[in-house]
Amino acid sequence: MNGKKIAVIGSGGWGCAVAVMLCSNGNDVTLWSWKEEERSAIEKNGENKEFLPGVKISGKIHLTCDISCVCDKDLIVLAVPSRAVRSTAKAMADYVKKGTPLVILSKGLEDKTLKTMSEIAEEEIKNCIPVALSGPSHAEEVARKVPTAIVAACKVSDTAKFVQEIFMCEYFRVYTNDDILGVELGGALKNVIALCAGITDGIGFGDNTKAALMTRGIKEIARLGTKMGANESTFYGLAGIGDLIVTCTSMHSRNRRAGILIGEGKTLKQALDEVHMVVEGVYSSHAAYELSKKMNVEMPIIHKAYEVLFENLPPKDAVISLMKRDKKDEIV
Ligand SMILES: NC(=O)C1=CN([C@@H]2O[C@H](COP(=O)(O)OP(=O)(O)OC[C@H]3O[C@@H](n4cnc5c(N)ncnc54)[C@H](O)[C@@H]3O)[C@@H](O)[C@H]2O)C=CC1
Ligand SMILES: O=C(CO)COP(=O)(O)O
Repeated sequence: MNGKKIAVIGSGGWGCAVAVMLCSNGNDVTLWSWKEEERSAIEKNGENKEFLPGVKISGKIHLTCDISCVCDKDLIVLAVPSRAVRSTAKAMADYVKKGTPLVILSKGLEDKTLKTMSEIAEEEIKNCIPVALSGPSHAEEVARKVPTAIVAACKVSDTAKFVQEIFMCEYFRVYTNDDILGVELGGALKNVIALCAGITDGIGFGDNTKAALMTRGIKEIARLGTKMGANESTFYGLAGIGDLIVTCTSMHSRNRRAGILIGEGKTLKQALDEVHMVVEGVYSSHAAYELSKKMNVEMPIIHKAYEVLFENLPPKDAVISLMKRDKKDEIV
């Protein structure tokens, strides 16, 4: 399916990569930037040199900073950092046509409310149908047309299928899923585990440590998710273990790269400044820590991540204290 009018809201790395793909799939794409400097730099350079250098933004893509651009679209894609989702959704709310699919690319949880991105969107934009598009998909690789598979999750199955039709192409395979809560929790929480994986790499621990973190990490995520009502199988799919694998192992991952710097001894601020792009796991670790307490779910890795990031626990001590926890049965 092509020839649709689509607004991509957010012109960072992922917004740009998705806008380019949707345009080359034959759609009429408008790309919205938060700041005029970002819009004009993209216009001048034909690329976003700051967030996705080397990827040509086609001249067919309309560039704007006017949020009312969403008003006549068949589909809206939201690609701002999670901390900007509420303000951006609020700003566009009056312009969204009733029943418009809103594809959410942002991966995170709201700090104070502990809400998912689709819950925020539903609160702020009464008329939209939220779809979470999530899975192992680094912008740098999608922009190079590297074969990628991902999940479109929506409570309305026809809308998930519509999104699948629009995004699918020979290098981008989309599966549908009705478990939007599980897909969003998987996407937000794997970032915290990826930070931890980076930390163990930065300390100089090995592949054994990382494999253990990934395996026990997805277990923690699934334990919380199922208690909140998500399907366990979602966490063993693309938006769960799939995204966890890519984020814990890829040098494209900003979360992993920030973790490596922290494991090497840098402060959180130094790590965030050096990575420069959005490192969602930092914010999600706080929300995940609060959620685990609220839901009374044991999440030892998430707790240690929080203590390292916000309570100055030395990274090596965090790993050792995880190793020295009480003896357990694996299945529990
Ligand atoms: N980059 C990737 O490969 C992927 C990113 N994502 C998710 O997509 C979301 C966006 O990430 P990226 O595009 O990578 O970001 P980025 O780090 O490449 O760029 C940040 C973007 O956010 C904008 N921004 C900053 N503050 C803002 C505000 N208050 N309001 C609106 N916009 C603001 C900046 O102008 C810039 O366009 C994140 O939640 C991320 O987890 C998901 C999958 C892949
Ligand atoms: O979610 C992502 C890939 O699927 C992006 O991960 P990072 O934010 O760690 O780069």
